[in-house]
Amino acid sequence: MYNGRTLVHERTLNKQLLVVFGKKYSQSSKIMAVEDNDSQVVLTHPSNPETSVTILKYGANVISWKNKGTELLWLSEGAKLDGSKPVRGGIPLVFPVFGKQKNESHPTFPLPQHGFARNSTWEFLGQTTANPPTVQFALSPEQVSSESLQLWGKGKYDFTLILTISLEEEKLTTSIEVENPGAEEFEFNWLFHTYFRVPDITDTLVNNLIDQKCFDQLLAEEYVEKSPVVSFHEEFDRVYKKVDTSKIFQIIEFGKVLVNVERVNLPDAVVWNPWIKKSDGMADFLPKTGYLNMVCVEPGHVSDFVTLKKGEKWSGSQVLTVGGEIKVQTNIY
Ligand SMILES: O=P(O)(O)OC[C@H]1O[C@@H](O)[C@H](O)[C@@H](O)[C@@H]1O
Repeated sequence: MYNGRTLVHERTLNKQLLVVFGKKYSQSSKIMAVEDNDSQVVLTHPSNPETSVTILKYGANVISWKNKGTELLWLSEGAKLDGSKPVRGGIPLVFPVFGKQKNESHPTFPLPQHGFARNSTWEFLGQTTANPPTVQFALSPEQVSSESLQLWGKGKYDFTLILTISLEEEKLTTSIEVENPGAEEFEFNWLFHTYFRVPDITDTLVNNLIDQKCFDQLLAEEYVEKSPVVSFHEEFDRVYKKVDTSKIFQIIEFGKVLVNVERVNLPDAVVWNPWIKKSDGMADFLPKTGYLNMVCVEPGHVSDFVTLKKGEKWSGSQVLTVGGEIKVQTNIY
């Protein structure tokens, strides 16, 4: 049987070590690489004060990633940052279910759309390295409301999620590790629901999805993507399934690569733009023309569940880099 007390003790110890380590660094470095205020953590790159990432403790949601002063993520002007609802923009975290589960017999069925990680306040564990500035956050049953826990297997599952965020000069890496310290095996989805900022969606392309199987959430149909590059002229909501992780998705505008999206152990990618009608129905989606300036490219494990038995761990990463050459990758069979 899982001993709750031992587990809490280990988690607390882990936190203390990291925080002590973090303080040592913040005292000695000239630029404060990591600032922790009550609700947010800000990482600034030691070589450029205009390269930074801001993480809201609520949802451990990245709400800004700036590269040399240029914002790369889209955050709605109507996003709630006070913990009253999941953040509309940045990088919301989806766990333990993607979307709304349709299978009534699955333990995730009672959960709300996209689960509870994005609307729980994560524990800030502290800084692990000064350069590149790297921090960790944790989510375990202690941070999740009892109402939400009850909706997933009536609270019988135990889990420890460690999110690691690392900021390099041209790169943002977000990594998740999920551990099952309890006795009950569980199944989960994971997704980095990343909202990218784009100058104009009608000029935006996403490449390297050709020949990939996708589930079109709007048509409720599965087919093979045949566009060499995906473009956007209406609502778009597709889950690209089991895409070899050697594939890099590039968000391109007028022949210029804005961002490269690479994945470690995250086989699926959701590509989403709500367009006019859907964004109009979302009260926290502002301005209403905001759909023109965003696209979600979301690395995850959502086309099937990850199963974690007692004592097992699973991890996955999203690696975002700025600029570079266009890379055309054909299918690898
Ligand atoms: O409004 P939410 O719950 O944040 O979801 C936003 C979108 O998230 C995407 O990942 C889904 O594919 C869409 O179907 C969904 O509309």
